Amino acid sequence: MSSTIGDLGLPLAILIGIATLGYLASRKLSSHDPREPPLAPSAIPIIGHLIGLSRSKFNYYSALYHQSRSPISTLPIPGQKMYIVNTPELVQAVQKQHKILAFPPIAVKFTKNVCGSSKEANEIVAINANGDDGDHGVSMATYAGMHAALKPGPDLDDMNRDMIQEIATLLDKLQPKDQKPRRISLYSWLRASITTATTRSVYGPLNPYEDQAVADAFWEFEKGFMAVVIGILPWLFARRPIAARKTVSDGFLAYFEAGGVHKASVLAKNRYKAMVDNNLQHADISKFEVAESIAIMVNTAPAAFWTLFLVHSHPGLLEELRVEIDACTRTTPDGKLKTIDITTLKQNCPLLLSAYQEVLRHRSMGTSVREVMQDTYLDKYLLKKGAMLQMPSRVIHQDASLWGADYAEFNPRRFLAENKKNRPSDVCFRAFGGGKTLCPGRHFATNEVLAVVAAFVARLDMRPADGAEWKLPTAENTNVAAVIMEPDADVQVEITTRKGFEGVRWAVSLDGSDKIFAMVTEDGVETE
Ligand code: HEM
Repeated sequence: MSSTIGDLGLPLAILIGIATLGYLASRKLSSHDPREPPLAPSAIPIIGHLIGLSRSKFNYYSALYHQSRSPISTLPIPGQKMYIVNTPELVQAVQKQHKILAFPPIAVKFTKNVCGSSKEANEIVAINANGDDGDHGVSMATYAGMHAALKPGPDLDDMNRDMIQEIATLLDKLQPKDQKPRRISLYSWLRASITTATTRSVYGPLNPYEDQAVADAFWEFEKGFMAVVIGILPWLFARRPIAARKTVSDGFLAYFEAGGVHKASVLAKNRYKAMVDNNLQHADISKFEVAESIAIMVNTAPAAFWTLFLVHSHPGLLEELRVEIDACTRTTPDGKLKTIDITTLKQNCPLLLSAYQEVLRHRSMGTSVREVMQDTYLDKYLLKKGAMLQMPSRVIHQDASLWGADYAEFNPRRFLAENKKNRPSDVCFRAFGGGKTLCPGRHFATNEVLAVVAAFVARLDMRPADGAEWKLPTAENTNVAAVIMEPDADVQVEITTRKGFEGVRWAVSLDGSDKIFAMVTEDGVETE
């Protein structure tokens, strides 16, 4: 889960009032040491950055960096000192010090607000959260269990195969039976489909998200996530998302009580074992699982949405991708059954892979956060204990000095092998984070997006409804827990069976997950 306090969803006046009180109480602002990173410029004292963050949201950090060009800045928010890291070199340096510049202590701090778990459970979760005292404790055990289950190999293959069968079935249901165009809301369809495919593959036959009320409640919780995280007057500002969270955790409680997890993926089993082994009860495990659903679902649906949208709206791209995808589709001798194999796609469709990676660069806004556990130096800058450190991926992804003059454009060819000399080193691609908190679900997510996009493109023609033009939706209201922007409004489209492919049946397969699409430097060495 990515966290940032950059996207303020509550009424600004209340936040400013409370934050100012926090400032007066702590006086942390007065203690800027000249050895610390330089203060970020602000025209309005004390609350200027809060206002900036509230107005410009995830673009605020890029705007600040364009002004200061400082590799790291101090952002004095009332009551909380923050350092903003702006360059890939310093991000690498942060990642090397993962015990001193640590993520788990922040996760622990937000557990109560995010999950609504009991005091006893929160105390258990806090034990050795940062691993300073060895490998024991819930935090260490769930981390190890999730990474083991999601690395390329037989456990991931099982999940992938279940997921792609669901995708194939959902596309069968979507495809119009006759030549009449069918109208759908593209993002809603993708979000519902990814919810079904992902949760069936993770939670097995007793998947709590089979209950539509639980699935709807999860997205209601996600919509109000910021108010839940901030936790100010939750009975007033977070009533709906908290009620929705309870619907989802009740679904999980029934699931765990019925033994559903014993028929689930290794990912779900490993998480459950880590929690039970550490004496957590079903009532709290259910609450923690709601937060986990954010990591496994929230980014894949928008990634698939922007990929499909940009593939169709970028001139000529759809036609080029169809040539690639068709060339690696197997057809039976009678021509009636076509099979798309995801492993074959990953080896033979360079433009599809490049376009997907470019979507992630172009549409990501996630911010990795760390807590400074003790006074330390990052390069020549002093970082003070207790401060929060943020690494906004968008600053790096939108830096012209790294990506060139077309940094703000969607360029589907940017990540082709032949363009390597025109782009910065792989560490500048931050959509999956990096270092210790590098997304362990990246292989699963990539297979899911490629499966849905390739099968959709191969089977269906799509155009904007009512003769409209493709128009990129804004994404101002993206949830703070997201890494990939979420469209503010859905896009209405009309779909028909692809011309020339009437009467064809389709299947999707996956040969094995050992052939990965390596997008991050860590994948160069980390294939086990
Ligand atoms: C396109 C889709 C996805 C994107 C862009 C994405 C991105 C990220 C990022 C940037 C982080 C690191 C956050 C940080 O450093 O603060 C992360 C963490 C994580 N992701 Fe993903 N993710 C995606 C899909 C998935 C999926 C499908 C799963 C699981 C099946 C998953 C599981 C996780 C987990 C468990 C973590 C926490 C890792 C930790 O704390 O060490 N992600 N993700």
